[in-house]
Amino acid sequence: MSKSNVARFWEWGRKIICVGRNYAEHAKELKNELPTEPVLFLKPPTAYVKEGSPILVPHYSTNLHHEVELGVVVGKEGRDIPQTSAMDHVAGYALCLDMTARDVQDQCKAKGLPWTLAKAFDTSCPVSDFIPKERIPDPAGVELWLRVNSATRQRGSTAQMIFSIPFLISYISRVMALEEGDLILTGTPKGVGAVYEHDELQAGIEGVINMTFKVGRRADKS
Ligand SMILES: CC(=O)CC(=O)C(=O)O
Ligand SMILES: [Mg+2]
Repeated sequence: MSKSNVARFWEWGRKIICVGRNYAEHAKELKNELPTEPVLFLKPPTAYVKEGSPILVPHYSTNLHHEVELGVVVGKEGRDIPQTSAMDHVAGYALCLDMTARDVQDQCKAKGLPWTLAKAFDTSCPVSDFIPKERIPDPAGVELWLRVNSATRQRGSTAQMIFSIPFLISYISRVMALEEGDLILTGTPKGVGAVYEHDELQAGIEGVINMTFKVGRRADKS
């Protein structure tokens, strides 16, 4: 993939690999145990949505949560990547939301089922424009924030991550090959909560980028 294609990673159709429970305060607020290894799940490329289009609440959920996260855009393919060279595989970053149907996720957890319906629906991955690597020289030291209808809900530093970005890249690449254009969502800080139709979400990486999304609702066409 050329650099310009990486810069439009959301159109490329590669994997979206998500890390859960990577911030202790968020694990606590959902009464989850602290992980001893990264918790991984996937979203399909159809989850992408860009500013100008709405986030759609799935017709089967009444409790859609926002999770603001730092996304890492992969620039070079690799398997079994050592932590020491992991950052060589990073092309850049993106501000991301891991939209989560929390009611459905709770049901899946109770039944021991995968989280696909809760995490992988269309528009479950709003993303900003591509941020070249040079614009975030220290990805372990950026501040993420999210507001709903102008009220601050989430604010946290990536310094609070349990597993670092080099560790996550190395860990994931021992499970599945990382490819150019893949996106890794690195987990959310505390403060997740519900959004409803007509709400406006604003999110940002302090001093780097921000983005705005409206919330709509997907009709049940069955
Ligand atoms: C419990 C979750 O939904 C985990 C997750 O996605 C996170 O960011 O943490
Ligand atoms: Mg998440």
